[in-house]
This record gives sequence, structure tokens and C-alpha cells, in this order.
Amino acid sequence: MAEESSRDRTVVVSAPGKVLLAGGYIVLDRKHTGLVFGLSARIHVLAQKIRTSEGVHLSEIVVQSPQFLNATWRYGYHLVENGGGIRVTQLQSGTPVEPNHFVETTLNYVLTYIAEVDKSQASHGFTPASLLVLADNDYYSKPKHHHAGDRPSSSSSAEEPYLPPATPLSDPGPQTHHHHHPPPHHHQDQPEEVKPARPRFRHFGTTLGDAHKTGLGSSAAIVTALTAAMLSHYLPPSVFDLATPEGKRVLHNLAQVAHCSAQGKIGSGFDVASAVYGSCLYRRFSPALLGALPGLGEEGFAVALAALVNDDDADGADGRKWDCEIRKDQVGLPAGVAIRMCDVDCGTQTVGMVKKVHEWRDANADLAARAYEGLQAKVDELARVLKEGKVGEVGGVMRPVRELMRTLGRDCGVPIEPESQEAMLNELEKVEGVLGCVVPGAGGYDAAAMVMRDDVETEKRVRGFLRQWSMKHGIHVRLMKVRGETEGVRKEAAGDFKLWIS
Ligand SMILES: Nc1ncnc2c1ncn2[C@@H]1O[C@H](COP(=O)(O)OP(=O)(O)OP(=O)(O)O)[C@@H](O)[C@H]1O
Ligand SMILES: C[C@@](O)(CCOP(=O)(O)O)CC(=O)O
Repeated sequence: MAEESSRDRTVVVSAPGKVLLAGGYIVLDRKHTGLVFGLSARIHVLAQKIRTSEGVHLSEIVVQSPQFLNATWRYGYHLVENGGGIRVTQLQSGTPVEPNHFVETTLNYVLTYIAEVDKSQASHGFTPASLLVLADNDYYSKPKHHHAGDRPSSSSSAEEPYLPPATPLSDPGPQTHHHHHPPPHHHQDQPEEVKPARPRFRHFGTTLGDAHKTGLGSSAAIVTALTAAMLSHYLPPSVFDLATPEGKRVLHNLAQVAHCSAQGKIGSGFDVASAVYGSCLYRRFSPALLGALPGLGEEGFAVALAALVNDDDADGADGRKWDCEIRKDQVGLPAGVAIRMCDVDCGTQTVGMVKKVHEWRDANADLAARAYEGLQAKVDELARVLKEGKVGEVGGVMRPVRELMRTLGRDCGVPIEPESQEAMLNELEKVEGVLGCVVPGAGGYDAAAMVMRDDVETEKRVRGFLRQWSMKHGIHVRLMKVRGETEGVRKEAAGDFKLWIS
């Protein structure tokens, strides 16, 4: 008799966002490493079987992001000849829905992999499934409620939008009473009694394309959580078990391949690694690893993908082709210290910045090698002082990280720490209890990261500073709820998501 699969139960998986505290750009080179922390902000994916009563297409897979307008993606799928894998096709009905490239690519790769490792899936067809995506609120800036002359402090007290009414797959109803975490801290600038309860998963009131992302790595988190949820839903535990090191290894490899493909192979993969493993010192895999994989739909894609993901035809010295290093033992945070972030509501296009840095590096090899080595020394030092709890030394390491990144930016002609961010961080650094701050990752206008004392007084001072800074500069900077956290992907209790389960 067939082993019990998870297909009849709801599987919920979550994966964390990331903050690359130090090591941006250099981590793209295998010679170097980056210090990445996972975040408390997670993307959750609920995988459920679709009950086929209401004329639902038999081979449909539906992905929904109920926090956004027009965000239901329905897919059919077909087997491509000559082992080219499984390709999904977005089905349109009614209002046209913008394609979701990351979701679609993930479905292609994951269904191809599943059909290859469990042949019965390919022959019987995949049971129709619903995949519901719920992102913690900090992934996107708050929706604006006032347009012309938007004043910084007023929008945060505006009424929270509810989720839209019944969708074809679930009717979660208003979310205001569904607190999973403890209630959020009170904003200093608002009297407690007028603050409406905050929905755990708010509706952003826009399409996904119009949402302002804060730079927490939503694509890596969704690709990872979606991959894990689908593997857990369709495969029996003897073939895939997220709780085992082997399960995490397969998930990591498959999510990296899918994410790289969707992204156009430009990233180091630190964001997927931290979505799977949480905080770590990360060394990337050799880019050549993916070079040999045929494209989706090309002859032999399915077999090659499964071999690459399982890493079972390994010829490397240690028996594995995947040569990335994920060092969790070298990363930690001192007690009483937190990593927090402030959103400047702008967001950054990383791709163009990486291109320019690489052009400069290629034209200035010696200079670049020295700059990269200088940064690497600071990455290691920062990891060490945080791990060893040397609280007093944090600032003395983070300041040079900023200086070196600014120099790199100037040399390359890239605004890694733009002037407006520089000015703000210079002042933020002086706030009592703030140990150090940086523009994380590629820099630019993504949310800034701080290492600060984890106490109410410091938080008050930081909020006060950001409020004043916002007013003075006519911008909206806010302290986000999100914190650095060490844990990676995990299964969640389905009972905590009852409102979402149909
Ligand atoms: N809640 C969501 N539901 C469905 N798809 C999502 C969701 N959030 C993100 N995505 C997918 O991820 C894409 C955004 O990826 P992108 O790499 O631009 O952002 P990011 O990973 O948050 O960026 P960064 O690395 O700067 O943090 C979206 O276009 C969409 O395909
Ligand atoms: C520039 C880079 O090193 C870091 C990008 O980080 P982020 O997406 O800005 O957090 C690119 C990468 O490592 O993929």
C-alpha cells in the first residue's frame, strides 16, 4: 500500500527574510563570504488539496496572495517531450492577471523535480492544489492613505484595511483578531486607545507590482517556502522530509536553482541560503554548477535537474558538487542586543548596481582585490565580535564597514550609501543604545539595518529620532517590527492558520 502522503492534510511552511549585514558585492565572489541574518519577517505558504466540486479544472494548481489585488494565479501544466520537464501555463479568466515570474518558475522546477523522483506523480497527474501565500507585513511599506502632501506620522494611525471579501478558495474574514505573535509594541506617537488592532497579514491595497517592497528578500523567501510546501504536499515523508538535514539540502539546492533561473542567475544565493538555514556566514556555490543544466523544456532537463538537486552523481573531492558553505557556528548575537531595521519607503534596483561594480572590478583588478580583502576582514571581525558578545566593539567594526562600502560606491560610481542615507545613519549612530548601523546588502535605499540594545528606552529614542528626521526632511522613515533571527525554514502548525484553511 502506498505510504501516507501529506496531500490530504494542509501543510504550512514558512521561510524567513534576510539582512546581509556585511559582505555585499564581495559575496558574489567565491573567494569571499557574507554575514547574513535571517529575519523574524517570514513568508508562509499553505498547501492544500483543492476539492473539485465547483467545476475546477482537474489539473489546476492555484497560487493566491490575498494581501494584494488581482493576485490569484491559476496554472495548468503539461509534460514536455524528450524529458524537458513539466511546464505550467497561466490560465486567464475574467480580469487579466499579471504573470508572477518567480512563482511560475518555481512551479516549473518543483513539479519537474517531483515527477522525476516520484514517477507515480507523473503517470497519475498532480492532484489539484491550492497554495496560499501570506507575507508578514514588514515585507512591504505601509500603504499610503493620504496622497498629496502626505505627512509622515499621520498615515501610521490610519485605519487598517481588511482583507478582501471571499475569494474562490478561502474566506478568511477580517483578520483583526487573529494575533499569532504577541501584540505589537505601541507607537510612542499614538495614544494607545485610538490605535486599531493590526491584522497579522494586512491587505496592502495594491497589486503586487505596485507594492513598495522594503528589501527583506521576498522573492527568496517565497521561492523557498513555496518549494518546501509543494515538496511536503506531494511527496511522502520517506522521499522528502523538511525536518531532516537531507530534506533541507534538497530544498536548498532546488530553491537555489529555481531562484537563480527566475532572477537571471545574477545573485550569490545568500538570500535563499538564509531562507533555508537562517543566519550564517555564507560562501556561494560555484556559478558553473548551474551552467551545465539544460534550460526548462530542453531535452534531458528533468533528469539533469533531479541529479543536480540530489547531488547524487557527484564527482567532487568530498562527494558533493554543491560547494557553498553555510557556517552557522560562526554567527550569533549577544544577549540584550537586537538587529532592527528602518524602512525609508524607497527600495532599490540591485541588478544595475551589481553590473557597475563588476565593470569597475574588471577594469581595476588590483584595487578591487584590495578593497574586497579589506571588506572581508571586516565581515569576519563583525561576525566574531557579535558571536563573542563583545558589545563594546560592535560600533568600532560597523563604522569601517560603512566607510569601506562608501569608498567602493564612490570608486564604482554607484550610490551604495547614498548621501541621504549617509546623513541619517551618521545621526542614528549617535542615538544612545545604537551600537552601529549599515545600509545592508547592495545598499541604496533598501531598509537600513541597526545593531542596537534590545530595550524599551533605546527603542523609544530611535523612534523619536526617526520621527524628527522624517519631519525635518519631509520623508517617512519608520522603525520596522522585524528583528534578526537565527532560524531558517520551518513547518508551522496548521491550527494557527485555521482562518485560511478551506
Ligand atoms: N507576497 C507575494 N506573493 C507572491 N509573489 C511574491 C510575493 N512577494 C514577492 N513575490 C515575488 O517576488 C518578486 C519580487 O522579487 P524581488 O527580487 O524584486 O524582490 P525582493 O526579493 O524582495 O528584493 P530584495 O532582494 O531587494 O529584498 C515579485 O515580483 C513576485 O514574483
Ligand atoms: C550585491 C549582493 O551581493 C547583495 C544584494 O543584497 P540585497 O538584495 O540588497 O539585500 C548581490 C548578491 O549577493 O546576490
